[in-house]
Amino acid sequence: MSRKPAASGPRVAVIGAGSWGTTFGKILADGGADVTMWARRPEQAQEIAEAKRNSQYLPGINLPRSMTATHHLSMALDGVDQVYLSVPSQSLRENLKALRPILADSDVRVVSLMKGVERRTGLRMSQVIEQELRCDPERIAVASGPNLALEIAREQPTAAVISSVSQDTAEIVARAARNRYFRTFVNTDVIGTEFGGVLKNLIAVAIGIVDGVGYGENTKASIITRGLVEMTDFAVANGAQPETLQGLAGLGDLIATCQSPLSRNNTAGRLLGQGYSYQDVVKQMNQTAEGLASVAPVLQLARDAGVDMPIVEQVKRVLDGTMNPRDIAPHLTTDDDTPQGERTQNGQADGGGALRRAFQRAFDQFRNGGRSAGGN
Ligand SMILES: NC(=O)C1=CN([C@@H]2O[C@H](COP(=O)(O)OP(=O)(O)OC[C@H]3O[C@@H](n4cnc5c(N)ncnc54)[C@H](O)[C@@H]3O)[C@@H](O)[C@H]2O)C=CC1
Ligand SMILES: O=C(CO)COP(=O)(O)O
Repeated sequence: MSRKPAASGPRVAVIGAGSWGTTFGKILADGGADVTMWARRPEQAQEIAEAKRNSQYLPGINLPRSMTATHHLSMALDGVDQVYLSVPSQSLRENLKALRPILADSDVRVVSLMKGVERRTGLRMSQVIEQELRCDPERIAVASGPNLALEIAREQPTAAVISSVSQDTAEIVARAARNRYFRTFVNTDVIGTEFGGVLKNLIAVAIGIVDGVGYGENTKASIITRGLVEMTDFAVANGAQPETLQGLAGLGDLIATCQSPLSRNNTAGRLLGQGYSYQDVVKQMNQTAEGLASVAPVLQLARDAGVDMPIVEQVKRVLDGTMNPRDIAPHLTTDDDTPQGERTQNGQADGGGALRRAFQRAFDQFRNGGRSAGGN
C-alpha cells in the first residue's frame, strides 16, 4: 500500500462527500491540508480512501493521494483545526447534532460550503451552525462564488470568497482553501455572501424554465439583470452590503449558474419549463438542487422585509403548478404597469443602504464633535 504523503497545512475534515464536498476536499488537499472526508455511506468512504475516486459524483476525477475518508464521524474529526460542511441544507441541523459533542467546546473553525436556507426557520446555514453548535460566530466562515464542482475538480482556474465576521477566521480559512487553480478572496459580509449563493439558485431555476420553454437570449438577459436587482434588494433589506452582491458570491455565481448545464438548479428549471411537475422533477434529480427548497422561506423573508421578488414569485407559481411556464417574464404580468425606476424597486442604488450609511456617518460625525468617525 502506498504511504500517505505528508501534509504541510492544517488538519481538516469535510463532512459530506457529494460533488461539492469531495471537490472542496481536493482543493484543500492540493493546497497542502491534511484532509479526511466523512461520507454517510461506508462504500463511498472506502472508494475515496482506497481508489482515490468518487465515481458517483465526480466521474473521471482522480483525487489527491493524500486525501482519505471514513464513515465514522469521530475518526474524521479527530484532532482537526477546521471542519467544512457540505450536506444538503435541509439536513444540516440533524448532522450538526451528531457533531456537537465533539465540536461544541473546541476552538475548531467551522466552514459552511452550502447554498440554502432552512425551510422551517428561514435561517441561513451559518445561523443554523451557530445555534446547533452554540459556538462563537467568530469561529464560523462561509465559502461561496461561481464554483461549479466538476469544473474545479478538473482544475479549471476559479475564484471564490470566504466570509466571516472575523477577518482572522476568513483569512485563516482562505489560506487553507487555495491552490494553483483555486483563489480565495475574503470579506466580512456573511449575510450578503450567504444570500448571494441562495438567491442565484432561484434565478437559475427561472433561467432553466426559460430554456425549457424555448425562449431566447433577450428573455434570459432580462431575467438575469432584473434577478440581480431582486437579489440585491432582498439581501440589503436583510442586512447585507450591496457591493457583496456585485462580487463573486452574487453576480459571479449568478452568471455561472444561469449559463451552465452543469447547474442542478438550472436543470430542474429546464424540466419544469418542459412541462414536468415539481414531483416529477424531484424524482428525476439525483443530486441536490437547493433552490427548490429555498423558494418558500425566501419569499416569506421577503414579505417580512417588504421586498418584492417578482421573478422568485413566478418560480414558486410554476413549482406549485399555478402558472404556465410560458408566462415567465422579468416582471409579474399581473403587476400594474406604472413605469418603475430601473435600478431597484425603491429607485435607490441599493435599496436604501447607501442613504442609511450616509445618515449613520453624519450622525457619528455629529457625535464626535464634527470629526470624522473613521471606518468607511
Ligand atoms: N455541486 C456544486 O457545484 C456546488 C454545490 N454547492 C452546495 O454544496 C451543498 C452540497 O451540495 P452537493 O455536494 O453539490 O450535493 P450532492 O447532491 O452532490 O451531494 C450531497 C451529499 O450529501 C449526502 N447526503 C444526502 N442527504 C444527507 C443527509 N441527510 N445527511 C448527510 N448527508 C447527506 C449525499 O449522500 C451526498 O454525499 C449544497 O448546499 C450546494 O448548494 C456549492 C457550490 C458548488
Ligand atoms: O453553486 C453552484 C455553482 O456555484 C452549483 O450550482 P447548482 O447547485 O445549481 O449545481
